[in-house]
Amino acid sequence: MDPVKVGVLGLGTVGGGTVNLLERNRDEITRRAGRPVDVVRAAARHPDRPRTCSTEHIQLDYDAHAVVDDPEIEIIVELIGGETLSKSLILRALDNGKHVVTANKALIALHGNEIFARARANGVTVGFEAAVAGGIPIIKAVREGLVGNRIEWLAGIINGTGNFILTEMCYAGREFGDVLAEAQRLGYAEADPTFDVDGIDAAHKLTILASIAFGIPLQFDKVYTEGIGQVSTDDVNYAAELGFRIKHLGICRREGDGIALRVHPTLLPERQLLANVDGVMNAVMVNADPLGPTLYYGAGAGAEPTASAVVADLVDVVREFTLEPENRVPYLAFQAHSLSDEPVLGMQSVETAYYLRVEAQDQPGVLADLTGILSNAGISIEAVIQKQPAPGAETVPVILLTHRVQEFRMDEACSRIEAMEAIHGKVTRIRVEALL
Ligand SMILES: NC(=O)c1ccc[n+]([C@@H]2O[C@H](COP(=O)([O-])OP(=O)(O)OC[C@H]3O[C@@H](n4cnc5c(N)ncnc54)[C@H](O)[C@@H]3O)[C@@H](O)[C@H]2O)c1
Ligand SMILES: N[C@@H](CCO)C(=O)O
Ligand code: NA
Repeated sequence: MDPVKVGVLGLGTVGGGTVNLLERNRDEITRRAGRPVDVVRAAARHPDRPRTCSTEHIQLDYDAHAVVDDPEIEIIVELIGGETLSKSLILRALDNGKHVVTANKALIALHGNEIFARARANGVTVGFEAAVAGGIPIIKAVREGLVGNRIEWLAGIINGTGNFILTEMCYAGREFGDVLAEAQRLGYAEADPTFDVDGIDAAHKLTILASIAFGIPLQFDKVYTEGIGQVSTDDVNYAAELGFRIKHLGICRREGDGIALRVHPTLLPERQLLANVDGVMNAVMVNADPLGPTLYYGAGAGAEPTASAVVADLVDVVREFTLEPENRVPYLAFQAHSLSDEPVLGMQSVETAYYLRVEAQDQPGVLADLTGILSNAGISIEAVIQKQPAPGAETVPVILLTHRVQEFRMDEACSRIEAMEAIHGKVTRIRVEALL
């Protein structure tokens, strides 16, 4: 059995993890793939640097193009990240007739439509399981396991770094900078960690998930995105008093005559499974007809969990060598010619319940005015907490939990509340989802 020859671009966290995993589980992988899968050549920006993996049997190159142009290599694994160089290397590999596996969600979310078209034109394939929710085989599950279902909605914690930071800061009382540094040390964070903190990485992943769930083209620019920066320990504590936990969710759901894509902090009832996904763990819940809800849970980042997904794709590619391209599983789960033009909706049409916090002067009538504004806007209130003023404080926090309301109504009500003289500053708003 001739080994399948693989070229890896980038020997960082995921690249090193992938080389190690292919070596450690070589026998099992060979039995599953039908042939050994060997990394024979790799591109590294600093070929002489100490690494997390052995490179004894690997030819190292400074120039990634040399690997992509090597006629012996059948599969290219792109683990450099970023958008520009990685895109041109992948397109070149596809034009050279090589299959590609990548963990690069930014690239797939932004340029996937073009990359898949190029792969199709060249009769080769692109695997990207590692791009979404790290080691969880969520793409496989949705694209193949749920193929008989109509998907209603999908919601998940899909950024390991963000969830690690939220968990450690809010529930263990650690400092933001300290926790972020640890996430970077553990290999969880993006090269630019604002992608994790600001929700951009989650939006990349949600873009991909929405396409495979609903059969729409990749549309990153339509995702409403809020990061975790505004979530304070106070809000976490108030939410807890109300029986909720705050999680950073990516949600895509059929709403009326379209699909809404959104990433934002969310209050979840504390007993729900998603509310209890902590640390670097990810979880995606999919509600489908006729199956109902299913939950996929596992490590969302890190060298070895991500390598697990990269290797899964490698084996899939090797298995597909024997198939005609038109018999393969479509990239976005639906046949390329039957993607739908169902609109992606603006946030204004989304309906959720709300957690609101305002800083109010401690004087009679303020609470009545506040609830009056909400009731005039047709927003009913589920619970109210009014705190005692801290010694010397000008204001007291008032926390309200509302029933479900359309976003535009809440926008109007919040403007009125913020205009009240007795209210200081902005209204803190966090959406509440019961999901099930
Ligand atoms: N770290 C994770 O947990 C994780 C999980 C899923 C997906 N990803 C994705 O995987 C990709 C890689 O992430 P990572 O965490 O391994 O990053 P990393 O920074 O650890 O590794 C990238 C490597 O590429 C090398 N590199 C840069 N330019 C190069 C060039 N021109 N030629 C050869 N090598 C070059 C860098 O020196 C570095 O070693 C990214 O797209 C990331 O979004 C990462
Ligand atoms: N930075 C990403 C890596 C996994 O995609 C995360 O923390 O989820
Ligand atoms: Na995955």
